[in-house]
Amino acid sequence: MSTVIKNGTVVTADLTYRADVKVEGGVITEIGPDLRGDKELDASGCYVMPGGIDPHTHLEMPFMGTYSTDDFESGTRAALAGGTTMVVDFALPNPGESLLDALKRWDNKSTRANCDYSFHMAVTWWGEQVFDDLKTVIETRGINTFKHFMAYKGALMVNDDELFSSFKRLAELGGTALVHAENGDVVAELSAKLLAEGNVGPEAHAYSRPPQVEGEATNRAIMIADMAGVPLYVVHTSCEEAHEAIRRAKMQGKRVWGEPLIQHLTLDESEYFHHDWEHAARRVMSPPFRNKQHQDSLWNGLQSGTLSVVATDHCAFTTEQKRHGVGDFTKIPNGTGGLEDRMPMLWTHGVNTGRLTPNEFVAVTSTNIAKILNCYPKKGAVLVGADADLVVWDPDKAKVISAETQQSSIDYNVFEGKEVRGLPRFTLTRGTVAVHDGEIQTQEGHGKFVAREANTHVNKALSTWKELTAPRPVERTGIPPTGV
Ligand SMILES: NC(=O)NCCC(=O)O
Ligand SMILES: [Zn+2]
Ligand SMILES: [Zn+2]
Repeated sequence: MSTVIKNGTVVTADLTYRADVKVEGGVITEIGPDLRGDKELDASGCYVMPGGIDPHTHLEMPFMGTYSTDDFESGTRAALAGGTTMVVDFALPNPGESLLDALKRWDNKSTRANCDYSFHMAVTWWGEQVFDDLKTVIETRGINTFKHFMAYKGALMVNDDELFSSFKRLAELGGTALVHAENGDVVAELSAKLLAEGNVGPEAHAYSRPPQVEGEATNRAIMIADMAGVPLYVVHTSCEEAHEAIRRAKMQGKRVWGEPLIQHLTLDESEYFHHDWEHAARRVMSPPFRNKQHQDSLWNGLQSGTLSVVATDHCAFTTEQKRHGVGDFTKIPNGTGGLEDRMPMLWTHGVNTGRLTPNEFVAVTSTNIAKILNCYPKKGAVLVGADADLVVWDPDKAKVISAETQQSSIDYNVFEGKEVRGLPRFTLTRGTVAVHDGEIQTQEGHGKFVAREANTHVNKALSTWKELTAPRPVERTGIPPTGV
């Protein structure tokens, strides 16, 4: 059965044009004028864009003594409701656990996904097993991106020697290194001092993670990645100090990307000073929300291209879970939601304000990350042969964000009360309509794993350059005989 999206304007990362889009067997089969199909979807007044890709989610993640509440079912339902058609979640090995055993747990959880998904893995410890597993995972499991936590001391954090070992291994296998860049040693010490001084509320979470801890770690990761010869993707870039390090690296020709979150772009640190403890605790995440100057820096980065992708880091905990941290801010589970709101919030605060063009919106919500992850043009494109992961975007459709009407399973929304203009009329996942004018028609288990091969062009370019510029002994004449 074929479906035709009629009367819309196709918007991709580089083109805007009027055309109908025909879909059959889950892929785009034709793009052009006056197409006919068994079923027709009216896109009058709408943009037909690649569905969003959120490269940073934590669904049903074991963390800080609990599990994040949105799982692959509710999380991907929320994603589709907001125009996102693919998520990339982090499979986390426990200390000492093999990567392959950790992956089995994520394979089991993800069978409930409503939209397509892929995995990054985290390197949470280092040893011969991880050295060997990386090869197996990259060569046989379709995963080429590996996150390293430079924070969460005593839990997920890895040290510089582990970082360097892992980065070197990824460089030779054609992987990409990801970092959560905060100096975990400094955060631990600042946290202990704040607690000892009686600073126990959620605002102390922000005090314990100033921009310097992020700027320092981002710069350190960039330098270590450069020495290892691996491409680097910095997740949840939240401040000017980190952006500055990324900007400088890019100007020097290093292969580095930065990923701001929609939360950091649109919410600020005043949330932590709210008189209501629950309001503030619900917004505790790492890095914390920053001030307006940092927000401006992130927007400037998206406009100039020094920052590449907007994600959510969707890691949703209920108010009840947040209450674990009453009397000790270090026990508040770190994380916020955003999957349903990323695209409407970015359109409202980016496109409607003139900070981004619709094409730039597509680039930072979908196409750029599809290229970085090496799944373009299967994803992130409106091209014949590409997966029909599409959003028919109505720029005039508006709503007020509310936990009452959201898909996420938690009991609040950090964007509560914000008005958005720009919402999906239809969201299609591999050609199947999952959302029609706010009505949810998702199918649990419809989502498929997206395998991503290693050794992209970026890795090849980097290793070619590294090889050309590697240290070599100087060929000399006139060397005196030894022992003289
Ligand atoms: N970001 C956050 O606070 N929670 C999720 C885990 C992580 O990405 O650090
Ligand atoms: Zn992180
Ligand atoms: Zn995260």
